[in-house]
Amino acid sequence: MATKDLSAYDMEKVPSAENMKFGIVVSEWNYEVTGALARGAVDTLKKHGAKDEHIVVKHVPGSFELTLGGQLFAENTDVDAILLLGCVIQGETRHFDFICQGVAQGATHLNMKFNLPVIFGVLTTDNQQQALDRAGGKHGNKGDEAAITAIKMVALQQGLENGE
Ligand SMILES: Nc1c(NC[C@H](O)[C@H](O)[C@H](O)CO)[nH]c(=O)[nH]c1=O
Ligand SMILES: CC(=O)[C@@H](O)COP(=O)(O)O
Repeated sequence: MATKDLSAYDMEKVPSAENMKFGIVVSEWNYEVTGALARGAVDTLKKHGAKDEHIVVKHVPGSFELTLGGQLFAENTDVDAILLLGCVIQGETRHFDFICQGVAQGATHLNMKFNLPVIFGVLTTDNQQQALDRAGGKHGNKGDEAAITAIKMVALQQGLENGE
C-alpha cells in the first residue's frame, strides 16, 4: 500500500501561525525517533510564523503518559493547540495495543473535554525502521504533519469563533 509523504503539503493553504501558541508533549521512549518528530514539528511551526516563545516543549516517559501531559498543558497554560508526539513499536506482547489504544482514546478525549486541538502525532509501527522512515526518512516526518494539522485546526477554530 502506498504511504503518503507525511511532509508534503501545499504551503499556500497553511495559515500564518504568527499569533498562535503551541504546547508539545514528547515521549522519551524511542527518543531517536521522537526527538526527530519534535524537531520537525518545531521547525515547521516556526517556518509558518510561530514565535520561539510561543512554542513550549515538555517531555514524558512514554506514549501512555502523553495524554496526562496534554491535559496538564490544557489546564495550566493558554496554548491554542497541543501536539502529542510519540513512537510505539510492536514488541513481543499485546502491550503495544493497549498503549496505542490508550493514547489515541486519550487524545480524542482531550479534544472534546477542553474544546482544544490536540494533535495525535504518535507513530505506531511494526519495527524501528518504519518509525525512522516517518521521522525524517523516506516517508517524511510525522512531526511536520502534526504541526501543519495544529495550525490548520487553530485557524479553523478561531475563524468559527469569530463568525467567519
Ligand atoms: N514500549 C513502548 C512504550 N512503553 C511505555 C509506556 O508508554 C508507558 O510509559 C508505561 O506503560 C508506563 O505507563 N512507550 C512508548 O512510547 N513506546 C514504546 O514502544
Ligand atoms: C510496545 C511496548 O510496550 C514495548 O515495551 C515492548 O514490550 P513487549 O516486548 O514486552 O511487548
